[in-house]
Amino acid sequence: MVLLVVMGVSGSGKSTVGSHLATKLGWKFYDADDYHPTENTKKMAQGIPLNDQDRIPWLCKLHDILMREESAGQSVILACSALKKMYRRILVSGGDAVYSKSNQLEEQGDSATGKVLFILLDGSMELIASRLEKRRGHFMAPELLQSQFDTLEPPSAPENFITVSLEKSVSEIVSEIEKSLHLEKCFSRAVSELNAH
Ligand SMILES: Nc1ncnc2c1ncn2[C@@H]1O[C@H](COP(=O)(O)OP(=O)(O)OP(=O)(O)O)[C@@H](O)[C@H]1O
Ligand SMILES: O=C(O)[C@H](O)[C@@H](O)[C@H](O)[C@H](O)CO
Repeated sequence: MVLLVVMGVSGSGKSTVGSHLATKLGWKFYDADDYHPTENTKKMAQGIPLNDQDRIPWLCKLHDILMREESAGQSVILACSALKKMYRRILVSGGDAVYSKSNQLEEQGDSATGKVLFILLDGSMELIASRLEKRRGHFMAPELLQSQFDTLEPPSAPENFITVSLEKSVSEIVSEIEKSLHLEKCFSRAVSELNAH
């Protein structure tokens, strides 16, 4: 069972890549956009960036979804911006992570830390802006892209993550993620076998 979070700034391709990957793997897909309260979508549509107070209840709801799927033994893919380290800790460990020191959960070896794999879709603001210009019918104001990059804290050790360039086709990105998942699975199996002896 795997819990994947496809993360990145607005327009990086989280919904597109996440849904294609879920279809290819036959896993459930959740789009975090569907769980923003109206107040959040209204703010973003007006070009007002969200703040921690706007995002924390939303992230707690998404954590509950991940834990529900984990309890059901169901692999799942969540498309979610997850811009800050604190936000990713909330997705992994729930609301208590708001009050934990920066690496406390990782230092304690929080059991859920290893269960969630973050996949950062990484690329230039120019390319993402060009894609947002072409996107139609989405509530997110394209002018918010700068604030997204200003807020982004890219994942780093000891977080469980991989980085994939968004400057490829959707199918190439999906294939690259599948290969990484396969390698991760082989590695985990090898470690379990070593530990068993
Ligand atoms: N690899 C890609 N190549 C070309 N176009 C892409 C790629 N990935 C996404 N797109 C296009 O870029 C736009 C943004 O993609 P998408 O809506 O999936 O991003 P997002 O990160 O989910 O954005 P938001 O967080 O605002 O919902 C869409 O029009 C999508 O069709
Ligand atoms: O954390 C945030 O600021 C939001 O989640 C954005 O990153 C998303 O792109 C928004 O949901 C639009 O889809």
